[in-house]
Amino acid sequence: MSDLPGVAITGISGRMGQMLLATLKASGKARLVGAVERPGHGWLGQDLGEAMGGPALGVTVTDDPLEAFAKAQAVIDFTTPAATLGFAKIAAQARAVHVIGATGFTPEEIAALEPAARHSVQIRAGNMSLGVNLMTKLVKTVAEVLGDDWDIEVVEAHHNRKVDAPSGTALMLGKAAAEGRGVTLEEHSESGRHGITGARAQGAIGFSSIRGGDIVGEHDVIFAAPGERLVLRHIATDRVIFARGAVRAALWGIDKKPGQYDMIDVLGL
Ligand SMILES: NC(=O)C1=CN([C@@H]2O[C@H](COP(=O)(O)OP(=O)(O)OC[C@H]3O[C@@H](n4cnc5c(N)ncnc54)[C@H](OP(=O)(O)O)[C@@H]3O)[C@@H](O)[C@H]2O)C=CC1
Ligand SMILES: O=C(O)C1=N[C@H](C(=O)O)C[C@H](O)C1
Repeated sequence: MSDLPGVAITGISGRMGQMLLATLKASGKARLVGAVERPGHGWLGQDLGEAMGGPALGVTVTDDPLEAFAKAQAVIDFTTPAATLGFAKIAAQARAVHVIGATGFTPEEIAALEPAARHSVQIRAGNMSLGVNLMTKLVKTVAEVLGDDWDIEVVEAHHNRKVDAPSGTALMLGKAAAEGRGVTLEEHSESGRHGITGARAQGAIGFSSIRGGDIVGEHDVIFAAPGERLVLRHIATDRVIFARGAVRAALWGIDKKPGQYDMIDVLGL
């Protein structure tokens, strides 16, 4: 029996679930002890490896998160906001670190996560990559330096299966820009322009979303002023960057006090 920390993964059959499984194994720093899928999923009750068409892994896919989380020191969860709200309570019950990668939360859903974090370490970020988290620091600094005669536009592109917009990353970047300017994103965000919109409001932080093909994730923050533009860009070409961040967060969280954290905390940026 290995003494590596035990990790459970929710949404195990999903794009990120599968990437997390491979990344966890490659890390050699933790072992899979639980695999969760939604009720009715075809893999339930099967050994995970066999369900995937390969050799047995010794972990049975379950729709009972408590059964999976009770064996784990950390849970990595890239599912949906609705599923994550339920998992947060169960991770708190199991006293397991809860790494939350899902995006598309409403402000009310984000507030509803907080009670669980009184009993568990909760680490949530709309993007777990080093590059994007560093970019949020750069965006904040640039927005601080430039006045609001520099228009800020966040442009993001993702694959055609993505269900939320603007992306979680775009919102992180917009929030960083708003913080740099000393304003709130809620009061200055502008998205979904169509038709006779009128001129752009001074100080607005605009969002545009592109969806197509297999784009992993691309984000530009454009600072535009008369006569010049400054563009900060991140391009993800492989989902492994998100999975590596999530595994790092899970291990980082194990000896931390209950509370809410993000990837800036994990990466020490
Ligand atoms: N923070 C970050 O760095 C990143 C965040 N993301 C976010 O992660 C989320 C998932 O992305 P992705 O992997 O591409 O999406 P997928 O749709 O490929 O995967 C989601 C998985 O969760 C499963 N699921 C849904 N509801 C439940 C439930 N109640 N219990 C257990 N499993 C459930 C789905 O099952 P089924 O398909 O059968 O419904 C599916 O297997 C998105 O919100 C995305 O924006 C993605 C990449 C990076
Ligand atoms: O759904 C995705 O794929 C991604 N989602 C995250 C987001 O909403 O920003 C992170 C990454 O860009 C991929």
